[in-house]
Amino acid sequence: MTYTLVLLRHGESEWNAKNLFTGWVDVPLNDKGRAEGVRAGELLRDAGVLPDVVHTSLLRRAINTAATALDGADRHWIPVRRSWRLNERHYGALQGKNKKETLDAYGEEQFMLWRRSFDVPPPPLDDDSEFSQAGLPQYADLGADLPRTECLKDVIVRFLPYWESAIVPDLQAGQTVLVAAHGNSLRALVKHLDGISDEDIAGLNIPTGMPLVYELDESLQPTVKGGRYLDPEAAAAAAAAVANQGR
Ligand SMILES: O=C(O)[C@@H](CO)OP(=O)(O)O
Repeated sequence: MTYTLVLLRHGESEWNAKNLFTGWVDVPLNDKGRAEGVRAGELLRDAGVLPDVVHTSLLRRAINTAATALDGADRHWIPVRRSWRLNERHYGALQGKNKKETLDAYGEEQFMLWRRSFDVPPPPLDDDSEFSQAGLPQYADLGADLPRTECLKDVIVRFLPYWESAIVPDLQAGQTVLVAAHGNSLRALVKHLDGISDEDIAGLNIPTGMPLVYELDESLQPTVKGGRYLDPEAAAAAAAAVANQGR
């Protein structure tokens, strides 16, 4: 008995294309991102990997990628659950800043510490910033717990309770689960599933719009480490492009 889990990072957003740090800013997909959602649905359909339930973040780029992909796979009707715990890493004061300009201003070491270190968050974002989420109704329940910045370690801490309480029970009920989320929230999950060290996770990048399928055994260990991308060549090229952002 194995469980099937499909991870899908949203398609390209308007800010991915502009090379801006995004985090919790709720930017839309662009045309390429919408096309990536369509392609993801075709890949799922052609592989016969048909989700029974979808979990998404509260951000429209993940919500709309999931809807497009599921539409293409004729699974538009399945139950949906959403949680802020699947949101992208809050990028703090870097939200809205250009990645190349940040690299040029602060240098490679600081840039990579903020971008890919395990436990160094960027400076916090002021609540009066135009890129703040303070006061938004979708986060009202968080109260003072609303993040103002996060490192990957923080994302793991807020992601894992949702994994345990909402996603694992669906898997254990025998459902094929689609998780539509973000580069860094999915890095948190992959780190957990594959047992990747705090150092090595820096080298892992998740491409936009590429379904990644994990078969998990009864103790929720991947039968194949790293899972399998339904289009491995395209996924490898796209992951390399993510790694090179800012350059
Ligand atoms: O800007 C962001 O929110 C993320 C994902 O797009 O960027 P990065 O890959 O640099 O962590």
